[in-house]
Amino acid sequence: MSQSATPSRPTSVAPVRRRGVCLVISAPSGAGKSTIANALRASEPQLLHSVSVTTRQPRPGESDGVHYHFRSMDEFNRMAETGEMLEWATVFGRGYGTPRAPVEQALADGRDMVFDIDWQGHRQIREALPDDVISLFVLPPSIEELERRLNGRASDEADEIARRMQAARDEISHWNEFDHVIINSDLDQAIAEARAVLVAARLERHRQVGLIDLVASFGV
Ligand SMILES: Nc1ncnc2c1ncn2[C@@H]1O[C@H](COP(=O)(O)OP(=O)(O)OP(=O)(O)O)[C@@H](O)[C@H]1O
Ligand SMILES: Nc1nc2c(ncn2[C@@H]2O[C@H](COP(=O)(O)O)[C@@H](O)[C@H]2O)c(=O)[nH]1
Repeated sequence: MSQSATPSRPTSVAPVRRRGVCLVISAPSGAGKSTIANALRASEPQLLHSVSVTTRQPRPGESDGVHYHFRSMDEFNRMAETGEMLEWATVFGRGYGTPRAPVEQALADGRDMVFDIDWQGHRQIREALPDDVISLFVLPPSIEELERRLNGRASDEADEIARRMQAARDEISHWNEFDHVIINSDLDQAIAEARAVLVAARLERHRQVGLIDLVASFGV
């Protein structure tokens, strides 16, 4: 029998399913990460948003289960102890965390998810899901502009804005732990750059899956 008679692909090899990509966006409060994340989701309704748990009070216009899962400190601690959160941290004196189950479901279904979390959460998620995370840090154009945006958003009292400005330099000091860094000066450009990061991560995922499928077809 000639060697070329070997079938090119064993029929028993099922194509590898592409897992979802986790896009983690972090920034000092007010730099614009929620605005960028919302714009990405508005243009791609199939993109999932990780709805965090928080012990802070809802702002006007925020609803439970949509913007956050608003929970008591006792409930938050229970979730942390039972492993229901993939990561959690104290931010500005309050508890914030990522529910584990929706992330695992999204990844298994091949759905991409955006996370709007701080640097502590990024570290933990990267450790938990090293092959699934692509991360983006958003810098404001200046510290003065950051304060202007926090004041302009008019969602927090003056003492809360002061607390967030106080923490901004600490958050920014972690900028080089991220895969990509963008400056949110012009919003449209920042959104386009964030989209490019997500597209590149997806292409890499497709390439890996394609390679795994191709190698499997060689019977290796
Ligand atoms: N490029 C930009 N130019 C001017 N204003 C902007 C820009 N990007 C965002 N903003 C505005 O800055 C304010 C803060 O943005 P946003 O709420 O998205 O910040 P954030 O980083 O998600 O903050 P937090 O961590 O507190 O949730 C909002 O009022 C938003 O409209
Ligand atoms: N580690 C985590 N940090 C989170 C999470 N959800 C939000 N955040 C961070 O909290 C601050 C404040 O948010 P705000 O809605 O009160 O303005 C923000 O900068 C986020 O980075 C989370 O699940 N885990």
